[in-house]
Amino acid sequence: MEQTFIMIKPDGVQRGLVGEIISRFEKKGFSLKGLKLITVDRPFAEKHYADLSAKPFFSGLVDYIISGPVVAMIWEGKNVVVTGRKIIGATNPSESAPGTIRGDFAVEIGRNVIHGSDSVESARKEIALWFPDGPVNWESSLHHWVYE
Ligand SMILES: Nc1ncnc2c1ncn2[C@@H]1O[C@H](COP(=O)(O)OP(=O)(O)OP(=O)(O)O)[C@@H](O)[C@H]1O
Repeated sequence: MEQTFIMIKPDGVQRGLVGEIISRFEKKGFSLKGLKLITVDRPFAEKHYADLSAKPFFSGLVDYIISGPVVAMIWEGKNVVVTGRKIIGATNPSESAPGTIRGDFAVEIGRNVIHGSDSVESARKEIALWFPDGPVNWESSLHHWVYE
């Protein structure tokens, strides 16, 4: 089954949004396969955002990500990468629809609360980076009530 990497950024942790965000993914029917609260250092954050290293906001983005603990998660489910991005909402909160996490809880692009992998390939790379020991292997007993 498809997996994605979701990270609650330092502002999401500081603002007490961890439970709310986890709840939205759980209620949708996705399964939590990895979870840790972790503060990352600059080289690690630079590696995670390596694709954006040429962007003018890169160093500010890295400062933001290392400014406090983040909640790193693996979520699993059918189409979880694309659906996870829909649950999160557009990158710029001024364009994120109400009902999405960023639409409901964020105002500025540089404080947009949460990250989600943008493709199955990025998810694979990000899960390998953040969870070198891989996901936790379990299946929800609700599986048959979510999938036909
Ligand atoms: N113009 C900008 N100014 C400041 N920060 C930005 C800007 N554009 C993007 N960012 C930050 O960089 C992150 C990564 O940008 P990207 O274009 O990959 O968007 P995304 O894929 O929606 O976000 P994420 O990778 O965090 O899920 C954004 O979530 C945001 O925090």
